[in-house]
Amino acid sequence: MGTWIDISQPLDEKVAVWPGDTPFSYKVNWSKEESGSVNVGQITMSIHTGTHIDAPFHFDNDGKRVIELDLNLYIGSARVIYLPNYTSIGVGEISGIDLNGITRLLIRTDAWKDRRVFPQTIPHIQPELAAYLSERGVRLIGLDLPSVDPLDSKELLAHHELASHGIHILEGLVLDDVLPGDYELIALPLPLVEADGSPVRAVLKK
Ligand SMILES: N[C@@H](CC(=O)c1ccccc1NC=O)C(=O)O
Ligand SMILES: [Zn+2]
Ligand SMILES: [Zn+2]
Repeated sequence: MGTWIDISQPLDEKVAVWPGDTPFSYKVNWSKEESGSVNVGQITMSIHTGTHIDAPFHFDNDGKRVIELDLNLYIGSARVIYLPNYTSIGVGEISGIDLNGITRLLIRTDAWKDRRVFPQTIPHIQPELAAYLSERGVRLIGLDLPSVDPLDSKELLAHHELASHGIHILEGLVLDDVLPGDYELIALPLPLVEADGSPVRAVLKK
């Protein structure tokens, strides 16, 4: 039966933000004292903060917006694999792993040690991995990292290759305590009509 475990980053002012991007803030904009009945909050954040999905519009002006994404990608069986200590992840790093029947692949790297600080470097996904994964039926890739590309990349080759092979992207997961194996995943985006991505509450159950 199992219980759901949270694999999402908490969102408060301590969450790491992409350098130069909008800081996270929550405030009570209309207090109970002022309104006479309720606290009414407001959040301000970049969509690419914490645990989130990318819509293709993030890196392609003609790409799909969040509302157009198939919800079924973000709910269902997922395999967690553990690939620590690599500088990049490509076919060579993954070839020993049986991906038969795997639709959602979550990669635990443990490379982002202090999640309150934006990392200097991360292991990136080699663009060639997209074709390999799509041939095996993978439709969603998730990582415990803020991007699938090198942090200084402007071309975002992995983002583009994954999208062109029909593989959707989930970033900023918290997999520190998750053992490799098969799970149920829920990581639903908000129904943001125009957005280039969405924060998600990502959860796993054995
Ligand atoms: N691709 C990254 C985000 C990203 O590249 C980014 C996010 C906020 C501000 C600037 C960014 N990239 C700038 O080169 C992501 O998907 O989260
Ligand atoms: Zn993103
Ligand atoms: Zn991304």
